[in-house]
Amino acid sequence: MSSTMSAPTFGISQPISMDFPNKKDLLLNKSLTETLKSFNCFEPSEETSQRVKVLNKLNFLVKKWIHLLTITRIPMDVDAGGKLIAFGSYRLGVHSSGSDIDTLVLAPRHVTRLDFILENFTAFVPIMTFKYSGIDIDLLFARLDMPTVPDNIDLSDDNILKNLDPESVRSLNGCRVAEQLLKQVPNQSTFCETLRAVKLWAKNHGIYSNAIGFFGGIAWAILVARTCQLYPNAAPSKLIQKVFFVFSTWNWPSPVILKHMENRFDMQNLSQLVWDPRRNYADRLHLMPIITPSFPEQNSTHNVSRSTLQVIQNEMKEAFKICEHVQKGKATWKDLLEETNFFCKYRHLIAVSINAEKEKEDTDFAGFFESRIRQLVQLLERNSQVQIAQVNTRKFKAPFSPGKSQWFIGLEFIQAAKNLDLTEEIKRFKKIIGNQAKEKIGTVQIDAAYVKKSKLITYISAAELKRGKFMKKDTSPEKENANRKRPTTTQSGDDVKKPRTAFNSIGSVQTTF
Ligand SMILES: Nc1ncnc2c1ncn2[C@@H]1O[C@H](COP(=O)(O)OP(=O)(O)OP(=O)(O)O)[C@@H](O)[C@H]1O
Ligand SMILES: [Mg+2]
Repeated sequence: MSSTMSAPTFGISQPISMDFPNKKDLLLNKSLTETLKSFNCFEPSEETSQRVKVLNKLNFLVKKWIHLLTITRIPMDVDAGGKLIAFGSYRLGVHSSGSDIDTLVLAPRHVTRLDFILENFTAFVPIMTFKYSGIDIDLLFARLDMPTVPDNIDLSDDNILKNLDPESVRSLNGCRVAEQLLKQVPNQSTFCETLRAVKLWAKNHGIYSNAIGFFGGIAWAILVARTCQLYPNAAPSKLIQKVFFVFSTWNWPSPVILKHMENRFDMQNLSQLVWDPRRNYADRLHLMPIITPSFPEQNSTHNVSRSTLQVIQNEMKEAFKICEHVQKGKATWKDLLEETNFFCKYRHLIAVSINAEKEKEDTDFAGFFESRIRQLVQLLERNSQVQIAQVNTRKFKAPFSPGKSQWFIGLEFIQAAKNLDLTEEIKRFKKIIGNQAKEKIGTVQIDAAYVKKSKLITYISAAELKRGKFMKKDTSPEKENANRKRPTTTQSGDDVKKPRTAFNSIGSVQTTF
């Protein structure tokens, strides 16, 4: 007890354990690193040096661009500086091969967003995406209220946000969050390695996507960072298990917070953006709040729904069990991290497709739709007979129609489900999205159809159908029997009791919408 009493504070509480890794932890850690390598989690060194080169070059171009604008606008000979900085997973050191780099241009007062847009008139959205020497770049812009932007600028100082336009505040936020995250963790390298493993696991289990209502990169990073604070000396092999332990038993919707929030009475307009369920009604509805660590602190998971909450929790519980087996030598890290099969979990599915009536090359139909498909999930969830509606985060190209993208939603019904008819929900979704599409990207055709599992093969290839490991309830043989008796809220569809009536009702009466 006395050691806990004297323990330092990391984040908003004292740690749970200050234990250092033992021999077994270190051995398991070695095998974890090997397994991550086998999944190509680390990019080849040539790609890393290419990224560094590209960032240096772009930084040079930004400075040059700002310099050219400065000499036309300011009569005196000033070095207005300016710079390009990276944030997101690249800044955290957890990007993998082929992933893009999130970057931000920091410009002095006399260079405006309009300059930025005009120089790059293809960009009608705040984020500009392009490929430079083979590297995908997302570029944001922030105009600071300073005459010059020095190279050693401290972005973690909140005062930097004063007098900025809201877009610049938002753009700066990503960088400020990354800086704070790295400051809040007791050991950056264990944080990075654990986060790499957790991201790989989440992607391979179909629960990595902010747009679809799961967690995105930043939310997973905060969960891992909080775990690192609670177990400051633990090795990644231990931390990964603790991530699943802490957050599968977390008392949601209690928020996950990395540091105390401070009031900024001098920045009222920005203080209003701070996540605060006492003040903002919308914040009270958040089911799994994971709060960013820099002012204005915001929830990074506002898209989470009843279904995604259940799916994430189930996945974490399963992952925790597998980690326990790994500790006991009964399972391997590969068992934890490998890709799982989505379709084995559900007997009832809806196929949703979007097809552009006219091919427009520069329109991101898939991106448009991806950020809206959770609206269908929300509509389905309002039906009290639907227990889970899970979107497969993988989208598919329709085999004979290249302009067509399709998504699948797995459905699980409550046990007593009867005469289920989802026609209304689907109709409303098609109407809402059709109208939004008309406004934003042009006319599209949206189709949604109930698909029997046996008919999936007419939608996607056999290879896709079989892709990934078919999930069992538990990896230990002794648990297999016990699992058969468990009720319907589990992951595998095969031994779940089927609501026959619902199945027949949708399957035979209402097959297309
Ligand atoms: N929902 C969100 N809430 C708050 N900040 C966000 C959110 N989504 C993105 N951001 C900010 O933008 C940054 C880049 O977002 P992105 O989705 O690329 O995540 P990432 O951490 O780079 O992971 P990935 O490896 O998937 O690219 C995040 O690190 C975060 O700072
Ligand atoms: Mg990113």
